[in-house]
Amino acid sequence: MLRLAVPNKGALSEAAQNMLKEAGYRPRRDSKELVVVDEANGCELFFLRPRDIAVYVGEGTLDVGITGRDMLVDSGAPVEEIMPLGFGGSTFRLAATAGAMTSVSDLDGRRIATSYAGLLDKYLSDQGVDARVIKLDGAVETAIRLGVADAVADVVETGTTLRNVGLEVFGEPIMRSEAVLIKRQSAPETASAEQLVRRVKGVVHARDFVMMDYDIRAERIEEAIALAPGMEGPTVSPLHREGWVAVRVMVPRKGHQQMMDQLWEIGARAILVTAIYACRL
Ligand SMILES: Nc1ncnc2c1ncn2[C@@H]1O[C@H](COP(=O)(O)OP(=O)(O)OP(=O)(O)O)[C@@H](O)[C@H]1O
Ligand SMILES: O=P(O)(O)OC[C@H]1O[C@H](OP(=O)(O)OP(=O)(O)O)[C@H](O)[C@@H]1O
Ligand SMILES: [Mg+2]
Repeated sequence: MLRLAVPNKGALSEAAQNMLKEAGYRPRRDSKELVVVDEANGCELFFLRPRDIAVYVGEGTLDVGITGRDMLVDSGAPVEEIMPLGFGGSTFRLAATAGAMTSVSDLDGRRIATSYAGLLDKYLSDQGVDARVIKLDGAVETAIRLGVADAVADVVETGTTLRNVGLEVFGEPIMRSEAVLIKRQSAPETASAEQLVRRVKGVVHARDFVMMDYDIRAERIEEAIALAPGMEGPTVSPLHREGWVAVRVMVPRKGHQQMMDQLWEIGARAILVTAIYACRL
């Protein structure tokens, strides 16, 4: 049985469960269910804290897991990214009281609160900055106000949490993170893990692409294909109407409206866009 780790709480939990459900895996009935045996797919799903997932996968007790890239790096566990999943996007950044600090070098000799000590230590040593790291469990933004730290290093998405306590980011982002599928470094490939990866890729592609159908005069087809080349080239079928063809092609969801405009400009008509429910490319 394939053993899969899924975040049981927090920012990634719901989106990760939705993705696995779309990929055909059995969802859990309620949030208290910590292990789900999915007989039909030869898979066991373990619901764990995202921070612990890299540790389990690194130890080899679980085969594959979903966690944040920042947590993967922070753990220092011997795991590697199989693929990004397109949700849970955030940056990991330094922040301090508005106007107090402008660059990383301002941190020399100061205290920085974070729940990502592994990630921050590595960054500080790469930057050659000698600062004291104060490890906290969460809500680190409050540490400055309470006099425990001079700066914080934390996850920033919208920036609302920082603004609410009068903090401002400074320096370049330490890293860009999103949810990722992980496995143990140099773990042998297994058929069941490969099947999971194919299914999850199918969900990511179905979200990232749309299906576009249009009709166009046969002599403009090369121009149209140059605009929308598709995965392995579009399907071109003859139309009953003399001199016209029907074209079907997968295009990125992002920018599909501009692509419709461009196709219209070169004479395409009856341009239809439909969502892809599932795919295996
Ligand atoms: N507001 C957010 N937007 C996007 N991603 C986020 C956000 N907060 C956290 N994350 C990401 O989600 C992952 C897990 O973080 P999460 O906050 O869920 O765990 P935690 O801090 O250990 O748990 P909790 O916040 O429930 O105590 C991390 O990779 C993090 O980058
Ligand atoms: O930029 P924002 O959109 O405000 O999001 C970032 C906040 O979200 C997370 O907090 P979480 O709710 O996970 O609490 P925690 O700090 O206790 O982990 C993170 O730690 C930041 O505090
Ligand atoms: Mg959190």
